[in-house]
Amino acid sequence: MRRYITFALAKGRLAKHTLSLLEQIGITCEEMKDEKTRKLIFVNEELGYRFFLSKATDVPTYVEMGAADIGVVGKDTILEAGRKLYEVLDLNVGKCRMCVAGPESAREKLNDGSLIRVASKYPRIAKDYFYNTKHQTVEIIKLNGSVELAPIVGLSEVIVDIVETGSTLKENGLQVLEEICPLSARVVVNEVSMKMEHERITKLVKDLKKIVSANQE
Ligand SMILES: Nc1ncnc2c1ncn2[C@@H]1O[C@H](COP(=O)(O)OP(=O)(O)OP(=O)(O)O)[C@@H](O)[C@H]1O
Ligand SMILES: O=P(O)(O)OC[C@H]1O[C@H](OP(=O)(O)OP(=O)(O)O)[C@H](O)[C@@H]1O
Repeated sequence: MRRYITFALAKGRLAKHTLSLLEQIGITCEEMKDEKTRKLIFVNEELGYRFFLSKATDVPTYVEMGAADIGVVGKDTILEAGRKLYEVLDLNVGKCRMCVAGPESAREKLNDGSLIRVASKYPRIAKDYFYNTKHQTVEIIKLNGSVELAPIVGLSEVIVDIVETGSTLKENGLQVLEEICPLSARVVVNEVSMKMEHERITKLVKDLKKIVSANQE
């Protein structure tokens, strides 16, 4: 019996982009597009694929542990998870930037050696940036969302967060102070699956790569 290739896809912002890219290479799952469904896992018997949509932050876990062979998730989530995965393709969708942001008044403190507080949903990325790139000691405060509030209410001097259009920062009187890295959705593969299902997975990645290049033209 042929083994299913299992996909862990991030729900939320990336789901539509991901399903559309998969559809463009002939991998469809009609049932999954039904926004009202409460079903969590979907099978395409004909193609030998299984799909599930999980919380974005759980995708690296499913893939590293082998519960899924392939995952699609943002680079931010991959960096924050710190899991052992093969990152095989940049899908060039869900593009945004990881930035240090805050009020203009925090700019000086960022570079004058003050011990600043940094609030973030991404403590690992924040720590790596300040400690390993900037060689600066900071206090990191983990938050779970609406991070822009932190400097406004005095919880921190700056934040490390995702910036896409910049509207959230602007509407809250904050700005980008430093850019950490560009972000986009990536395809990740379980290390064992890459060996066991090499042919099917490389073919799929190759097909996706062609679509990504064509979409860029
Ligand atoms: N404006 C944006 N804000 C946040 N993420 C964005 C944005 N634009 C693109 N992305 C990408 O989309 C991914 C998924 O974002 P989404 O908001 O759906 O998930 P999440 O923030 O992990 O979930 P939750 O809001 O439930 O914590 C992010 O990890 C990031 O790579
Ligand atoms: O630059 P923009 O286009 O304004 O997008 C960036 C904002 O969107 C994300 O928040 P999200 O909507 O995921 O809410 P959360 O912070 O509560 O998770 C992110 O954390 C920023 O706040």
